[in-house]
Amino acid sequence: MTAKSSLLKVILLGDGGVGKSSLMNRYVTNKFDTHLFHTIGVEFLNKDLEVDSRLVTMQIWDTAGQERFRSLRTPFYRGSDCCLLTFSVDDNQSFHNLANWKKEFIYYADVKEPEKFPFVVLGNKVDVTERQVSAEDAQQWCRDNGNHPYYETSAKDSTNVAIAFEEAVRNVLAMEERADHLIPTDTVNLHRKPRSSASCC
Ligand SMILES: Nc1nc2c(ncn2[C@@H]2O[C@H](COP(=O)(O)OP(=O)(O)OP(=O)(O)O)[C@@H](O)[C@H]2O)c(=O)[nH]1
Repeated sequence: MTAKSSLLKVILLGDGGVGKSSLMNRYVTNKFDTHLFHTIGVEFLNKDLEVDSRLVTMQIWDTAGQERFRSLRTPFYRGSDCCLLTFSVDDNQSFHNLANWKKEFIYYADVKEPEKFPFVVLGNKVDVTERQVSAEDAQQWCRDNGNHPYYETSAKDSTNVAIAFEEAVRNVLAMEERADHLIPTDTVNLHRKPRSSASCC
């Protein structure tokens, strides 16, 4: 009998331009585009993977970082199993805005126990030479704000991209109480049924 896979919803949040779409595209399609348009609303892509002998369909939701699209993205936060808070290491403001992104997510996703929710922080664009945020400052922020795992990534040269997404899945699976709520992909309703690639809004 074939093992059933579980559907996990992983959402990328962060300021416009930090590289959320690029990280998703690098991980799912292994491509990088220097001329991406700003995301409007949300888009998602599915990725099947095996983590610690467990089959998982990761549904990665990429959201619009620009403030003007706030009302288009927030309805999609609910039901997320993991949130990837993303900033760019060459943009100090995007780092300072992490707290706002976390707050926005907790509110609109209606997270009942924020201290237990698996957030992962990504410092993207580590291939650049002019950094504004040090790894030490980012790690300190993660320690001070709930001991979130921190990864330095580059969608451009692939640094840590697969590791970060897979660790996000591991964090979710490690929470036994959350694992009880995983939905087998062959029983999900149409709204959450995985497709090979899809977008909305
Ligand atoms: N050097 C470098 N550039 C990157 C990297 N990731 C993304 N970029 C570039 O940064 C710009 C913005 O990337 P996007 O992926 O569109 O950023 P986003 O966070 O999805 O932006 P919004 O859709 O507005 O929220 C693009 O020109 C990308 O090519 C990276 O790791 N390194």
